[in-house]
Amino acid sequence: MTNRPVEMSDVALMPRCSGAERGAALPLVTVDDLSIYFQSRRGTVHAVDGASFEIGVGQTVGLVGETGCGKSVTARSFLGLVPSPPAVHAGGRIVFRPRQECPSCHASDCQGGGQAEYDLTKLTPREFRKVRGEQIAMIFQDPSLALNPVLTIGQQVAEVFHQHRAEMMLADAGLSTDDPLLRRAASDRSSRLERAVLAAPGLRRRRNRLQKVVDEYVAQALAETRIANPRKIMNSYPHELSGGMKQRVMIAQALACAPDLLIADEPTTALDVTIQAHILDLIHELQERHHTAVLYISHDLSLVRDVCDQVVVMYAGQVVEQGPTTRLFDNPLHPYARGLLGAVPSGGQPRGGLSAIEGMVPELVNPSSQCRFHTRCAHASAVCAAHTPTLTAHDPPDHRAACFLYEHAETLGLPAEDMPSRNRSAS
Ligand SMILES: Nc1ncnc2c1ncn2[C@@H]1O[C@H](COP(=O)(O)OP(=O)(O)OP(=O)(O)O)[C@@H](O)[C@H]1O
Ligand code: NI
Repeated sequence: MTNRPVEMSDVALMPRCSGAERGAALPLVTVDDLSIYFQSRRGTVHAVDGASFEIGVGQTVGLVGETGCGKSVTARSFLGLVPSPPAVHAGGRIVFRPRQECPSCHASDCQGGGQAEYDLTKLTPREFRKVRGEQIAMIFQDPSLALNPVLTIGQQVAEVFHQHRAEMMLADAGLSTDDPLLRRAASDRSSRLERAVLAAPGLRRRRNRLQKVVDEYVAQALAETRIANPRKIMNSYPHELSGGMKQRVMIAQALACAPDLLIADEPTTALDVTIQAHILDLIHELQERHHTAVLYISHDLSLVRDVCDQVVVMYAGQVVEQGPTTRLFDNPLHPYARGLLGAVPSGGQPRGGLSAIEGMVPELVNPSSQCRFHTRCAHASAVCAAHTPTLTAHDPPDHRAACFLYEHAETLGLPAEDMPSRNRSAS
């Protein structure tokens, strides 16, 4: 990449608030030509290969595509959760622009707060710890794997507050960071002040005051997810809770610090249908309250159609189309997206509906330069087997597709007879 890496400290302040600058001009996230490869004995697996898409502030974006097309690897790379090795960041950026409160009007959607941006592919593990939970949070398909079986729910939810709200909790407990007794406890343990107070053998009154505040924060976070008896749940262990309840705990933990982005990787697949609906409503409600953007990974296309503002379609490690949900479902451009989305009824799409397109997903090992879909495409022509199409904006400009059907031979400098024809019908 020619762009220099963006550092966390790299804050370019924009003009001060004039009250008229509401509405972020730039997306919350710009995934730009991202490539993540895995080294394997068979060769290099191009799990994500030049993927580009955007997530607007507060937007719900659905990420769809057949199994193995790179959805989870893309999403996990937002939080540095792709194990490396074997993964290699082979190129591209994930530019993240967290919301900042405007010092004049205190609104986080006002550009007077300035625009920090940094490249998530460049963060160190320490920097990721600051981002995780505070600015970007993730919930997974199986909450049992994400929760620690030997800690109470309260201890686990408290963790995110210890990490990101330590000073606020000390202040709420009426404790001063200048208190010499607290300072001594902290330096004895060489740990953070707030944790040190909770672990100190003396300081009983201070510790109790602080513990009460921590419990209040946790109870409040659990109550937000409409858990009826948060104080009781706090003292439970994960195995004592149902799947739906565990998913609520995970949502409480994820949204406790009102992050700018929630990544939900098949968040309801493991739950039964009625609980699924409750969980989706809950995510939606909390999202509206905190203006959180959500990246939804799902195989359930009717769900995506119902809850998402934008849809990103991936195929074999690449983004083949992105656009507003209604437009994408009504008028998909890419032949793969047409096969995938064109046949989705408005209600009740059975799961596993992605297998309707004939043919095999191509190998992701050492792929050559060509349209990955060309072997399955009714429109494929010579150019599709020889060149990789780029994601290009179509009318309206926020609808992008990567397909030679919508390109002109002259602009590409290619022979017209090699180009695909729109007249050939897709079977
Ligand atoms: N740790 C790993 N080592 C090697 N290859 C991996 C690893 N993780 C993922 N891959 C490969 O990367 C590709 C993309 O995987 P990914 O999990 O992102 O797919 P997905 O779109 O999320 O699929 P699904 O819908 O089944 O969850 C797959 O070919 C997978 O085999
Ligand atoms: Ni996945």
